[in-house]
Formats: sequence, C-alpha cells, structure tokens
Amino acid sequence: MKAPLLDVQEVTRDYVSHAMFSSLHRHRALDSVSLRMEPASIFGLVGESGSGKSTLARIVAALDRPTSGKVIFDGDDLFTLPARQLMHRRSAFQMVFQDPFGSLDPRQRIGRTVAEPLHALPAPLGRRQIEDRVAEVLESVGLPVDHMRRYPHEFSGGQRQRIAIARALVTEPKLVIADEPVSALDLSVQAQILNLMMDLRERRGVAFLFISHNLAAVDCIADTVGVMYDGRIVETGPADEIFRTPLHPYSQALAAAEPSVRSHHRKAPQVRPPLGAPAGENGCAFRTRCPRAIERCATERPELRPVSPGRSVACHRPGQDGT
Ligand SMILES: Nc1ncnc2c1ncn2[C@@H]1O[C@H](COP(=O)(O)OP(=O)(O)OP(=O)(O)O)[C@@H](O)[C@H]1O
Repeated sequence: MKAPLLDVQEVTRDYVSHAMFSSLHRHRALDSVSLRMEPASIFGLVGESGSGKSTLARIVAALDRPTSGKVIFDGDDLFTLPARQLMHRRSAFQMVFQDPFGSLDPRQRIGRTVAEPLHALPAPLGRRQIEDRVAEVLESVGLPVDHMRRYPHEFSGGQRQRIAIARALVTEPKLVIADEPVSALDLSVQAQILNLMMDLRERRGVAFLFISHNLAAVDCIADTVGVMYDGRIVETGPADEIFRTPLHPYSQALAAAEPSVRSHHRKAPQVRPPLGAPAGENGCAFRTRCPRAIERCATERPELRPVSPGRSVACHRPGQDGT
C-alpha cells in the first residue's frame, strides 16, 4: 500500500474548563479520530456544529496539539518535531478559513499578504523570487497579477477567498486544510471556488481536507467522506457510497435532509433531538436520538468497523430499516 500523505492516528482532544461553583470540567471534543489521505486526494469532513470538525482541522494544521494520538504528515510525526522543524514543515500544509473578510489584513496590500507564508520557508527567497512566486500563484487562482498592489476592501467575497487560497498555495503545499471555505459566499461564487480547488488538485497535485456543513459541496468535490458526530467519525468511505447509501442512522438523516444530494435514502429516519444524559464512555453517543437504538447501544460503544473495501461504520445496526 502507498504511504499516505496524512495519517491521523487515534487523535483525542480534551478541553478543560472551570465551571462556576464546581470542579474542573473536561469536555472531549475529539475522541480517538483516525483518518488517512492519499496525495492529491480530497477528503470531505461533515457533521453538525460542535461535532469536532474545526478542532480536527486545527490539529492537522498543527495550530493546536492533541491530548493524545499522532498526526503523521508525509512521514513526519508532527508533534514530536522540534519547534523550528515544525515551523519549516508547516509550509507543506496550509489552512484556508471560512471568513474571507476577517482573514485578510485590511491595511496590507494583497501581494504582501499572499507572500507572508514564504517567510517561514527554511531557505529564504530573494525579493524577485517572492514577487515571481506571488504573481504565479495569483494567476493560478484566476486573479490578474496587478491585483497584488491592491487592498482587501477592493475585492468581492469570492475574490478574497481566491486571495486566501493563493496565500495558502504560495509555499507549494501538498495539503490544504479548508475549514468551511465556501460557507460565507453566494451560491454561484461557491461553485467557482469548488471548481478552483478541483482544478488545483489536478494541475498542482494539492490534496484538500475540506470541511463543510454543506453536503452538496462535499458531494461535488470529495473522493472520500468522514461523517463526524460528537467528536468521533461514525462513518467513512467513498463519497458516492456515503451519500447514496448511507449506513449510519446519523449519516442517513444528514443525507435525507439535503435534497441536492442524490441519496437513495430519501425517507428520513426519525432522528430525535438529544434527550436524557449523553451516552458516556460506554454507550453510543447517538443512541438517545437514534430510531434504531437497542439495549446494547447504551452499554457498548460501537467501534468504527470495515463493512466493505474503504468503508467503515460505527454502529451496531448499520444500514438496517430502510436502506
Ligand atoms: N478552545 C476551546 N475551549 C473549550 N471548548 C472548545 C474549544 N474549541 C472547541 N471547543 C468545543 O469542542 C467541541 C467541538 O468544537 P468544533 O469547533 O471543533 O466543532 P465544529 O464541528 O467545527 O463546529 P462548527 O461547525 O460550528 O464550527 C464543541 O463542543 C466546542 O464547544
């Protein structure tokens, strides 16, 4: 088997907060999450708000550290690298955020903003080389080179997201982690940005970890999908299969609620709002909302198990009742 570009191994992230009038409260935002990505692939991460997508994105981008687990990027175990080496390694993976308005410094010309990540390269570039690199990368995201002298307020939302993508690409990364990159954009502009990402994968061999609430966008762009619920990946596999024939009751509810995804699972399972206490460490976190829950779901947490090549589900009763 080919060595993966990204190998996330059982990553757990706990946040500890001081609840008023009580002792420390530990919240597990990620619970033993594993995923692998091949070079030039697109992995779509979906799941409701609070399921842990951004926490995972920040850890993969080495902007946060896991409580336990490993992130192996292109053969390097990121969190065992000395700080300086990690800083240099960062040029090979870059992040694009949701808000194209907030993520660009309004007082800085675009050329300077796009060039910023180049200053972290192990071998610094000369002024001429930096200008050439910025011009080349602006062109590759479909922006005229003379835009490098302009300021962010002179651009539309879609153009600003192109600039953010150009900044991410300027160090020629192998992986771009895009956290809700199209959510703030109009529909027609969303399509342009998705096309741009697919084009960059083709032309430059860039892999994308693409995070979105928007299932239709993930369906359009991703090869592989991971469905997150309460800090865990509950189903993963080829995008086509996950959206057309979801097996986990949570994936089925997601797919059925999104008309533009051509799911065969049109009849939405009767997912309930969360009720009662959360499942705790032993049970399935989804069981209090699940129409198919059985006693076993309260006592035994379902592990992510392979059900077919490349496809795994964490459910004691996957795909039953209507798929
Ligand atoms: N810095 C933090 N301190 C404490 N808790 C946090 C922190 N960051 C995230 N969390 C908690 O971790 C959980 C996962 O949050 P995260 O932002 O990763 O979810 P998400 O799936 O990306 O949600 P959204 O789609 O709304 O961005 C949530 O319960 C959130 O409240």
